[in-house]
Amino acid sequence: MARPNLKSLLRLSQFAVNLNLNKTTQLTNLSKSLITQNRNFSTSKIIRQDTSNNNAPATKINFYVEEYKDKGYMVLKFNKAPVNSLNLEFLTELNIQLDKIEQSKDIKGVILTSHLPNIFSAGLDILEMYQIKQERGTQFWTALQETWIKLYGSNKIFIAAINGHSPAGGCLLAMSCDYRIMTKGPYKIGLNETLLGIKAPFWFRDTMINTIGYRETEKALQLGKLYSPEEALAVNLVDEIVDANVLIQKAEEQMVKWCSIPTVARELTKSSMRRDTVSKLIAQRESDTQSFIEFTQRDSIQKSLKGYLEAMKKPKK
Ligand SMILES: CC/C=C\CCC/C=C/C(=O)SCCNC(=O)CCNC(=O)[C@H](O)C(C)(C)COP(=O)(O)OP(=O)(O)OC[C@H]1O[C@@H](n2cnc3c(N)ncnc32)[C@H](O)[C@@H]1OP(=O)(O)O
Repeated sequence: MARPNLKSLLRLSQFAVNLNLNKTTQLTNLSKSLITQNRNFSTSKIIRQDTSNNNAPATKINFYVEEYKDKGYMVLKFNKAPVNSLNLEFLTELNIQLDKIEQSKDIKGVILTSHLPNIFSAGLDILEMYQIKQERGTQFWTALQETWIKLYGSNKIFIAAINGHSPAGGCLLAMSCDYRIMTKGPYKIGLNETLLGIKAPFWFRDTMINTIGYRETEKALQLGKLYSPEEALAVNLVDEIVDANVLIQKAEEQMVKWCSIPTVARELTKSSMRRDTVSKLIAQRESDTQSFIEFTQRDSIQKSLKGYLEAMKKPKK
């Protein structure tokens, strides 16, 4: 089973250089903005639930939250090294963040981005699907459904500032936002499930249809297409591509614009556009979970996932 092209495409000679540059730029920007704009900065901690590795650190910070209450929005940064893969614990914490956002009267919108350089999110944690167990698998899938329902179905404004790769579940998170800005560079975004031997669930498909249209989705899903930022812009998978050093600034400019629209009219419009798509999953949550468990338990799928994981572990050239 191939894990084609993506890795070789990504291992460009500039990669290590970019990584260090991005890291420095991000840290500099962050400290600069904290100092000059006196913003409210907080972290969100999660107690590590995986106790299988005794050498693992006791706590890790999965999200950074910057709140700009005076301006009515916040920045939520994923920080689950190495690739912000979506496992049960991460999704559970994300869902708590999304609940808090929904309940907040001060926050009209959220910029979703990653604190890690070169990666927005690698999508679902493949280890949640490989050697899947019924109980954990059910909790995992239920948590993922909740994330999507909360995000895609939210009336708040969500802007994705995509600062790196965003395959599969990462692309789903980005598509669930209202506006997407992606950093130029050797990055990929798309629903590549077929390359793992998996069919994208109907609500992944519907979200993509709503974003880029039926015909482009038909090709993208069958081919498991991963788009470069320029290709993504051409099919409206992202709305803007920018240099890394202005990503957050551009996202903030958009946020100000979106926040300036009369709230009730914008919310009613958004909900009228998305209600049917969300309702479809809500009506089928249980059967969707059953199909996920049944599908991932198949020998052929387990074999595919094993091959994919092994390919990811191969030494880097
Ligand atoms: C009925 C329906 C049934 C099922 C539906 C399921 C729908 C599935 C949706 C998904 O989201 S599946 C996940 C798809 N994701 C991918 O294909 C991405 C795979 N990863 C990559 O391509 C690359 O890692 C990268 C994101 C481009 C980043 O590359 P980079 O070179 O920066 O990192 P590296 O490859 O060395 O990875 C570092 C580290 O992280 C591990 N890793 C990467 N991705 C995942 C993942 N999705 N899940 C778990 N682990 C992941 C990788 O193995 C490395 O681990 P190591 O350091 O221990 O070697």
